[in-house]
Amino acid sequence: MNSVKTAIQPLDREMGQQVREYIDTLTKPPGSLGRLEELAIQLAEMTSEAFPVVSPPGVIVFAADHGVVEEGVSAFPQEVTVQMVMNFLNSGAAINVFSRQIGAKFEVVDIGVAADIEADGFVNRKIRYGTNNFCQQDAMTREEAEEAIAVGYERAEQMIHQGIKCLIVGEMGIGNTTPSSAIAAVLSGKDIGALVGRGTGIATEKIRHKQEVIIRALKERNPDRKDPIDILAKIGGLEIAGMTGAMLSAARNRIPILVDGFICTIAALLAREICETAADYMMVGHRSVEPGHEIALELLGKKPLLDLDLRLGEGSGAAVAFPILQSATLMLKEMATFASAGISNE
Ligand SMILES: Cc1cc2ncn([C@H]3O[C@H](COP(=O)(O)O)[C@@H](O)[C@H]3O)c2cc1C
Ligand SMILES: O=C(O)c1cccnc1
Repeated sequence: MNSVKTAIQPLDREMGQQVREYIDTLTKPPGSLGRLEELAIQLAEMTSEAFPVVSPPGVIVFAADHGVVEEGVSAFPQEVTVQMVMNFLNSGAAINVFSRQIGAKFEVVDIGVAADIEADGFVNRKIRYGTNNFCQQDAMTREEAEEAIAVGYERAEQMIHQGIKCLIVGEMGIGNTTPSSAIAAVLSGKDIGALVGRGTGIATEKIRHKQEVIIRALKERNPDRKDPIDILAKIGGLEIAGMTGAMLSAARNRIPILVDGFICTIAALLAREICETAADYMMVGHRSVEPGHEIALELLGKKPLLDLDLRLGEGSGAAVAFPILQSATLMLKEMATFASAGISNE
């Protein structure tokens, strides 16, 4: 982990400045393409390319289960996790549709599903059959949390070697808004009441119960705010750790990361806890309905590209936002300059 820390380079501000000046020579009033201009500059700073590209993107979905579901914190039963993995493999999930739409390389990783998966076409890196119920004991050991980060790191390395130019990570894990809310509470110090949402759609009276489960777990587990591995081991999830590792790999390789919703943003915050510079390589695709997302976004200090009332996860919101990054790069590459088009600019 320490080698990752030192290997993540700061942004190339000089390239950013060069691209900023170039954008002002394009045939439009200065600043008129708003955040597309900012995105183009950020992508140039991340990649050190005057004309950055983001295609093809890569989508990695990490799937795992959560012992805490036995407390009744989700609207859906645990077996939906493995059933959705089958759906991913049959290309029927939302993230399959949007990945196809954007021409993404796509991969599903079993990093901790609570059942054996009888199928081909997925990456089997199961660390254990779901986490423990963290109301009763630590979700996993420190070693397992570190292994999950390493699995995520390795999967992203693999995709990056295959040539992806932008990383999207997604998750599938019934119950995972509960550990995500617990982690958000630890990292932000905010009240549970402000953080907990409906997840898959629990009823209002169940939200109160979900809050109580998290309050109880935080009291029992008492994770160390300053130690992201301790947080993951005590109240985390295997897919959350996998996403964290994948984002660290992308940052190390100077590959832009398009962050998805609430759960993904929690993984992003943990990546930043491990290495602060990692966050320089992140942009956020959308604002999720889940109330904790707003708090997580504030902590990360990033403004989402879209606000479409999504509350799905899987990487879906990031995939939907991806064409905006493409627009930013094409603006740079294909627009005429005042000089080349012979247009007066004074
Ligand atoms: C069919 C189905 C597909 C999903 N795809 C993502 N999630 C999302 O919902 C779950 C989190 O919500 P909670 O904490 O309330 O269980 C995660 O699996 C997340 O990826 C899904 C949920 C369902 C039911
Ligand atoms: O924003 C998310 O990532 C999210 C919200 C609700 C359920 N699953 C995921």
